[in-house]
Amino acid sequence: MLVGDSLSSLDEFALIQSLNYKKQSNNFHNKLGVIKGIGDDAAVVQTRSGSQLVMTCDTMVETIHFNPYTMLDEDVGYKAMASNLSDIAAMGAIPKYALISLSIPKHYSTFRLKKIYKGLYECANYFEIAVIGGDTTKSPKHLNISITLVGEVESNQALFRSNAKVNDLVFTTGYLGCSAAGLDYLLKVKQKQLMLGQIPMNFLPLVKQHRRPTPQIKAGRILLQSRRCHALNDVSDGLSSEASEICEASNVGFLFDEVKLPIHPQLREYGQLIGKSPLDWIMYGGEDYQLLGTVSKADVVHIQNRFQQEGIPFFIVGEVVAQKGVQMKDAYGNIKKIHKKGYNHFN
Ligand SMILES: Nc1ncnc2c1ncn2[C@@H]1O[C@H](COP(=O)(O)OP(=O)(O)O)[C@@H](O)[C@H]1O
Ligand SMILES: Cc1ncc(C[n+]2csc(CCOP(=O)(O)OP(=O)(O)O)c2C)c(N)n1
Ligand SMILES: [Mg+2]
Ligand SMILES: [Mg+2]
Ligand SMILES: [Mg+2]
Repeated sequence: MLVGDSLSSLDEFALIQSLNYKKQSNNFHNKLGVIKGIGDDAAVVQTRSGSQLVMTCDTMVETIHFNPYTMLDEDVGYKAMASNLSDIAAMGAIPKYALISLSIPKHYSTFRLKKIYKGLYECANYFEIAVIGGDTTKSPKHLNISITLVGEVESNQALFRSNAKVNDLVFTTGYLGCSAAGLDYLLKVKQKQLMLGQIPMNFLPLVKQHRRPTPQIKAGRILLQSRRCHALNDVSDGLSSEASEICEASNVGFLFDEVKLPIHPQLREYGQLIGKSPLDWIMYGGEDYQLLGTVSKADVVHIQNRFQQEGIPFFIVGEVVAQKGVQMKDAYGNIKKIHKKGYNHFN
């Protein structure tokens, strides 16, 4: 990076890399028991007990992650917690403790902040997370909420992005694209603090997926306990981006099968209504917080059965191939390259 480079010329992931690359030695990290550092959904470190700690943080910034047209105050707190939980789920770990950092602009009332915290605790209590601290400051203009989550995982069992193997099957734990379509709807309606009761029934699943995504903690645990999942990631930036991350970390490629990608009926209907392909939202939308992973063909039936027993969806959507990058096979068998495009903070 050159002095004076503007942020808009940089990719978010290249920026993280350039700020941190070669700043600390491997020996130093090894001494401190770092099992996984920068580059996965969460970091994993060794403790003296038999288990390992898993740590992650994610931030929500007003205007970037939410605004008065897209979210109710309660939803902001809920989603801040849920999006962090999702990164713990993507490691197959058990979330435990949370620290909340809040930066508040002058115009926010305590009434609104209490609503944000109501949603936050709703999510924390459901998933049995202890809120144990945080930090509070004022902010010049917009609300900023950042959560650090700490969890626990059985030693050396955490699921990384880096272990996908050629010939594995690629799966997701639910529908994708709904959150982005819900966001599109809310931004078009453009009504401040729109209540669920004011939203037509057929758009409700899309809006709910945007405002209150369910972190896939249970799915992550099933996958870890099966000991048969090779690679795992959560879908915050869109399927294309998250698939590329697994491919890059594992040095493999993905071949998605378009006819196998599940399309939520309401996503299809909304796409038809506004003349947009559901595939765009699925590949490039983001914020679905489903899990995307790989498992060997021999083990897939076992895992499918476990998901069925727990009533959690499990969709096989493609396979891992030797050719690098992400590709899509359409209904006619034509294969095209999918570019790593999705939500990126700086371009
Ligand atoms: N400012 C930063 N300094 C150091 N590491 C960072 C920074 N921002 C992100 N990371 C790390 O980079 C990796 C990718 O981050 P991110 O894309 O936000 O992951 P995710 O989409 O799973 O939340 C993670 O391992 C994260 O901990
Ligand atoms: C008002 C508004 N505009 C756009 C978006 C879309 N959006 C914002 S951030 C984001 C990606 C996920 O957030 P990020 O901070 O990248 O989380 P991470 O990948 O670190 O989990 C998306 C799709 C939104 N949620 N709200
Ligand atoms: Mg993630
Ligand atoms: Mg993140
Ligand atoms: Mg992101």
